[in-house]
Parts: sequence; C-alpha cells; structure tokens
Amino acid sequence: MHALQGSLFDQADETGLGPLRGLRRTELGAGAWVDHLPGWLTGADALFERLAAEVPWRAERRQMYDREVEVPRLLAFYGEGEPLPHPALTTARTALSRHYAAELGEPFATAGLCLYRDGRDSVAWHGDRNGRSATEDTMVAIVSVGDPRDLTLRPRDGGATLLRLPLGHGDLVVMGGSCQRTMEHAVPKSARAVGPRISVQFRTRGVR
Ligand SMILES: O=C(O)CCC(=O)C(=O)O
Ligand SMILES: [Fe+2]
Repeated sequence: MHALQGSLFDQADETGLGPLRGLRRTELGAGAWVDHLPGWLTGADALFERLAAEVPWRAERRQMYDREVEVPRLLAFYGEGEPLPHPALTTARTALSRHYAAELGEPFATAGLCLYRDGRDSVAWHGDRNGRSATEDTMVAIVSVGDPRDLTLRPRDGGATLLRLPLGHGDLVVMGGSCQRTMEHAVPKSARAVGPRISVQFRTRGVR
C-alpha cells in the first residue's frame, strides 16, 4: 500500500539534509512570507517508504453541516516530546529550529503528518489558526516527500491565489510571519494521475 512507483530520482539509502542557505523568501504582503528550498532532503525515497509503512495513519471523519464526511487524507500527530517516526525528521526539526532561532524565538516542537493517497486527497483552504497562531506570528515548516503536489496561498480576506508552489520530493517550505492569520493555504485536488505524497508539518508549542 502507498508504495512509491520508483519514478522518483532519489535512490540514496540514507536520508540526509542539504544546507539551508539556498532558502528563498517570497513576501506575500501584510507581514506574511514563504521560504522555499527544493530538494532539501537527499535519500527522500527511504524516508517516504518508512513513513508510509510505519506511521500509524488514521482516517478521520468531520461533521459537515448535517452529515459526517471522511477527511480526504490520512493523518498522524506527534506532540512535544514524542519520538518522531524517523531520525531524519528529528535532524530536520533541529536544523530548522537552529536556522530560525533568532526570527522565531522558540523551537519547532510538534509534527503533524498527512498522507495524500492520490490526486483525490487534498486539504481545503484554511489557516493553521488553532492556538497562538490566531493572534501571533509563527512559522509552519513543511517537508514534502513523494509525488509533487501544489501548495496554494491566497489572502484570507478574499482575492485570487497569490502563489502556487509545486512541492516536490524532498522539498522544504516554511510559511512565516502573519501567514496563518492573514493568508489561507490549500493542497487542491489534482485531476492528473498522481501517486502518494507525505507532508510533515513542524509547528511550535501551542499551535495547530
Ligand atoms: O500538505 C501540506 O503540505 C499542507 C498540510 C496542511 O496545511 C495542514 O495540515 O495544516
Ligand atoms: Fe495547514
């Protein structure tokens, strides 16, 4: 289940991290920004396979008006202090906490994981606004492995999509500043035939 089709290029056995100095920032206005670094991870195939096989993925249901619907992706969550499901994720979190220490003022603490099984899985427009992120600046750092999917961003108070970032195998994206309050993000469904993708979101304490 959820196996990678072998179409991806990165066959290194060990998952590793490149330097973060290649990060490029895009300002979105109103204090929101996005940092992007394609191909941060090497050996991303190995990470994908381990996560797909070993994370206790959960299907969730949510109330939508008068009916209960299946959330269109599988989920897992690792709270503060819980061991992460792959050592490369621990290394990644440490590297991100160090890189952003001065600007963020606190470490990344939790990891949310999503598994998009195919192009029908998605996440609808939203901000990660549960907790302090509803009122304070924060950062959400996302590591993406598996088939590429677009992350789209638009202003929360209306308006067209400002940015469409193709997130590929081993890529890093960081949403920062006011992004969770002033912008919304989504991973739209794809009509193309796409294989599975796993997203790992690192957040600070008290932010979901
Ligand atoms: O799949 C992604 O990279 C985004 C997931 C997301 O926005 C969320 O879980 O809050
Ligand atoms: Fe989100």
